[in-house]
Amino acid sequence: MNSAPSPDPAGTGALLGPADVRELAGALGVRPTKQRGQNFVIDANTVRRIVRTAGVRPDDVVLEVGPGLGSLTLALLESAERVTAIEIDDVLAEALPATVRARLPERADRFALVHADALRVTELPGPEPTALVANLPYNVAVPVLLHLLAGFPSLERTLVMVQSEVADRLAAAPGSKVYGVPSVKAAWYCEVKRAGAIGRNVFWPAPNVDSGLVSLVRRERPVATSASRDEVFAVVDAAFAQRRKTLRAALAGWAGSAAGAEEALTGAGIDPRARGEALTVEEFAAVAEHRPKREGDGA
Ligand SMILES: C[S@@+](CC[C@H](N)C(=O)[O-])C[C@H]1O[C@@H](n2cnc3c(N)ncnc32)[C@H](O)[C@@H]1O
Repeated sequence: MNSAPSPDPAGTGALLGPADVRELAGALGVRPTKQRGQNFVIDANTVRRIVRTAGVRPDDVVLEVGPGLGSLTLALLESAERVTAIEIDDVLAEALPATVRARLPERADRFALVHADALRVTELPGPEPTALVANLPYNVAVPVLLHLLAGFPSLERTLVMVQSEVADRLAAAPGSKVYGVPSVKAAWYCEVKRAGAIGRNVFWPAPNVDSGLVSLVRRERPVATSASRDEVFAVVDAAFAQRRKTLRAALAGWAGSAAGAEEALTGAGIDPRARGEALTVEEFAAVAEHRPKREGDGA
């Protein structure tokens, strides 16, 4: 019997296991920071599960945010046509193309790295992305998600890993305690649902909270309204800035007066005594349409 040690004792193939992550981080001198939400996945089964849950197809052009050391990137590259990843960290951004070339050389020409803050990215190299799959940096997860959904309408399917509590908020339905600005804004673009839970022990370093997967599928038909997205989002922001108040009171500043807010709400068929947490995105759009005209508004 040949007793030579297996070149892949953990059975992860090209993917990164716990020892690979620590070794790569050590070689690069990476010390994960909370400020940048750096918790790296060390479990190949978890990244395989994320790719499977995202429904990544061989013709997908996948956008990833925060590839870090490449745990998820490598699994995405094994399944997709192309992967474009946006990384803010200088050391990680510089190292990742070499990691991809070393571990998955036959797919390396399908990978592009954009060294930037995802919140500032408005253009990407190569073909339009069809899917967003990411273990998002937790401190900027919602703004990054909304920025990319707005900026890249070609993104049909999204699967993101976020803090469990943020996952609940994104996928919340009207009437739920955690329904709020992220829920309504995400619903403007997509059908949103929770797609599973992820424990802390699959990360290095382990975070203090559990994580959750959220699936967002672009709406077939956008919300039917004559109001613009920004007009609708202005009502949403105002309604939840004072979420304990009735909409009549909470929207007074937005409408110019409480009477104006009442006019907009009744015009939209909404009880002025209701609270923002009761309204669907379509109802917020109807309120935006009925905002009373004010001096200074365009003709
Ligand atoms: C939770 S880690 C995920 C790392 C890797 N995808 C994984 O699953 O192991 C978040 C990553 O996002 C990066 N990051 C943080 N803020 C960012 C931003 N504004 N734009 C792009 N990348 C960011 C961090 O440097 C880090 O690599």
